[in-house]
Amino acid sequence: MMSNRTLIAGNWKMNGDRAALAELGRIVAAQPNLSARCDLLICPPAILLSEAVTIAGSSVAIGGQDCHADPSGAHTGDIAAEMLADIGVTHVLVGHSERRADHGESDAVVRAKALAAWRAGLVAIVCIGETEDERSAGQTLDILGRQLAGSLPDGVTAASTVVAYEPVWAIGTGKTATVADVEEAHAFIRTTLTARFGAAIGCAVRILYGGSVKPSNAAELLGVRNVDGALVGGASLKADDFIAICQNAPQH
Ligand SMILES: O=C(CO)COP(=O)(O)O
Repeated sequence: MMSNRTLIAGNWKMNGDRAALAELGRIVAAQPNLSARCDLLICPPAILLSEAVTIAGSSVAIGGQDCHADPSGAHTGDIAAEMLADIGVTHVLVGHSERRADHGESDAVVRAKALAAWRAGLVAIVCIGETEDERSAGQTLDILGRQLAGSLPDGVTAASTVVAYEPVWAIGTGKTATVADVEEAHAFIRTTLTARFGAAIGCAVRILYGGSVKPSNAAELLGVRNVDGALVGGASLKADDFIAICQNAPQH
């Protein structure tokens, strides 16, 4: 089977100020040496997106961390996918576990946001993952199946959609899933995508792993079957760490 091109995505979450954009500048400078290995994406806080797009040019893609489902309207504090596209943003995370937990986003809301991303011409990075309690109860694959069914709209293509598997208990905890856990979850996601969208699309949609990815574990995690890249939180805040993760992407 042909492997998909690796995508290494950084999610800065609610971290970083204008000075932190210097880290993005360093990633941009390193990109020519990384382009044989992977595509690069950085998702800074919304307030930095415009400047980030300018700094990134065509070498690093810039993504939002969330969008509203509607194209405009009375939604104080929210940002439409169209607004992201308008300033040159090309990707958006939807359904991150922190959005699901902090803002009560259901699968139906996440699905509406993915549709909004497509409507605006953005790539939707749809995030799923089980909690520690769900894993302990042996419900991991049930939860992933339910999230995939509810969060992914019909009409997924490899160009429009990326799936990110982020076990909630591995986010920001330093705990990473074992290779066997990651392999099992990614194989399940692949099978689910293939069953619903057909083999060609199901195999071509990139599936990222996220949860305490760092330079020291990147090679192992990125080497797992059906792992097409990483969604990196804490380690994406420092250019050196992010670049080191990219250097561990397998060269296909
Ligand atoms: O949630 C994540 C990325 O979206 C992962 O965060 P950490 O890499 O900090 O665990």
